[in-house]
Amino acid sequence: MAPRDLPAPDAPLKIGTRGSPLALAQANETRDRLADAFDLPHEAFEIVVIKTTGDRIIDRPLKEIGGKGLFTREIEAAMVSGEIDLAVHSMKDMPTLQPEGLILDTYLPREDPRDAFISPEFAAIADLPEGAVVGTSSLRRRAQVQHRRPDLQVVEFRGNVQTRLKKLEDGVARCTFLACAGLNRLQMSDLPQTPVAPEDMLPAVAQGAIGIERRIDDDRAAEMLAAIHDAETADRLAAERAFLAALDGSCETPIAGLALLDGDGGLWLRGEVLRPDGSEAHADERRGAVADGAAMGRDLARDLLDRAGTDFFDWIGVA
Ligand SMILES: NCc1[nH]cc(CCC(=O)O)c1CC(=O)O
Repeated sequence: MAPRDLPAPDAPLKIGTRGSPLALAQANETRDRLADAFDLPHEAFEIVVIKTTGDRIIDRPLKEIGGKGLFTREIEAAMVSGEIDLAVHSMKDMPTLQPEGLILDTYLPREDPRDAFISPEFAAIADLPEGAVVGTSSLRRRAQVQHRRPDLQVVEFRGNVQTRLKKLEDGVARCTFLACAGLNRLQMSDLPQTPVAPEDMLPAVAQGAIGIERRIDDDRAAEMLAAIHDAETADRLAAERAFLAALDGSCETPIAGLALLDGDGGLWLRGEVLRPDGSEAHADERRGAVADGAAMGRDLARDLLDRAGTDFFDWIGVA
């Protein structure tokens, strides 16, 4: 693609991000794509690291600290105040509504949305011996594992990728799960990993997708982001995030969802809701036109809500 014309900025465009290795890799990918699209030098961008509540509190389960805004609140505040111009996010960590004045509608091409089973000893959940310990900090993965294998013991496993791998080495658990997308973006292909089929573990809504947020009245940012936007990722996320929004997904409710395109104008969407202890799960699918993705997501959510019953979503997970 030929570089676009855009007036040179008087100041570097500031890209806000969390400081984890994965967040930095995502911010760098965004900068590289923008620099390529507009034939700008790297100095035209500045990557600004912002510490969030979720980064600061590392010794408590996420579900005790708060909901989905945990990794984004401080970053969004910095954008509202003009400290940064763009914010790069893992879409699966993003609430379905953005603060007033901000808009999140640019996506980079999506990475592999699947979860990876990580274990130096085993290749799949099914191979784990009775009663084995599984480490995860994800409510969804915990519920999905316990639904499939109620005999397994799940322990809390927080920290970045490197910390979790150290815990595996130390024998704290026999296996863990990480998003394939994160492993690929960090080029950690040498890890003992097996991608898990979505039939066996449906990924989190928007897993593997990077979104870029901006101020709604920042025309320059909008023009730049339009050049790196991936429409197919947007179509898939429209269906998945409409499903999530209609469920009013909170941190307390394990929800999974994945949309795929058939390349011929069609979209397939699967969604799942679970009790945190895995004792109950409801899942179903829809197939339809890409343009109807959001409506399909809402319809699927309504159906699963009906089947799950009214008390299902008030359940507060224990242990
Ligand atoms: N909740 C943390 C988080 N947010 C995004 C990713 C991975 C990358 C992605 O899904 O885009 C991860 C880590 C993980 O689940 O292994």
